[in-house]
Amino acid sequence: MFIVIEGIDGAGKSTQAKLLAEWFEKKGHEVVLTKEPTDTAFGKLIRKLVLTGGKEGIIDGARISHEAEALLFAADRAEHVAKLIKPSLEAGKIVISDRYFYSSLAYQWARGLDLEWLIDLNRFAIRPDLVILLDLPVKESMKRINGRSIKTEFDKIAELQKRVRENYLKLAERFPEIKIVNALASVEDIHNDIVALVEHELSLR
Ligand SMILES: Nc1ncnc2c1ncn2[C@@H]1O[C@H](COP(=O)(O)OP(=O)(O)OP(=O)(O)O)[C@@H](O)[C@H]1O
Ligand SMILES: Cc1cn([C@H]2C[C@H](O)[C@@H](COP(=O)(O)O)O2)c(=O)[nH]c1=O
Repeated sequence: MFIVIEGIDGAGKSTQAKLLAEWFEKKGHEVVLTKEPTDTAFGKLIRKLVLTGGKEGIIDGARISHEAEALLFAADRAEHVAKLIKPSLEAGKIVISDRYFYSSLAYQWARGLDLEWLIDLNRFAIRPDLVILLDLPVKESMKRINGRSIKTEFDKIAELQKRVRENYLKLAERFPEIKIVNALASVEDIHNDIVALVEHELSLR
């Protein structure tokens, strides 16, 4: 079974991914808990070129283009699918990924790229059985990640996160595997909501 956790920055994805992995392990399943960008060479390149606010993200005096960003995320994902996700699923393991191609659709679309181009670019990515979208108002997520963002970029980041949240909600109408969970609740209540969705998915098998 392949489960993805998605949502804006600070929505609680890694907290819930870890709890869900522990829930499966207690039931005796072998679990692979993974994330995107990955910790491989491509993931490290993305963190250096795309996710740093400083000089490292500058090539020839300018930030790399949004198209190049999308291609880097897709290359990282191609390796992720081929080397970890596919073999783990074939071995009967439960794979839980903190972000997947829906992040590219929501974020790179929010940066102005064409959604259909992004979907085509990610067509190689096998579809998960279930995508949990942790939906949270941006004001709350900003409170949760405040310590991580530098003040001068705060409004810019909040503006982008608002577009990303709207995009995720639009994607949920298009991709039936996406289930929306209210991420304003307590950690425990959110975990219980996720378990209910997973149990429903398991009952269909
Ligand atoms: N339901 C919750 N209520 C309040 N705080 C929470 C909740 N879930 C997580 N947090 C806290 O919010 C912060 C962000 O959580 P977490 O790292 O799980 O989010 P994330 O979506 O993985 O973030 P990012 O996308 O930036 O990696 C952490 O300090 C975490 O302890
Ligand atoms: C996979 C993926 C990620 N992003 C963005 C989303 C976040 O702002 C960062 C990752 O940070 P995290 O703390 O490790 O979650 O990268 C993106 O824009 N496109 C993608 O495909």
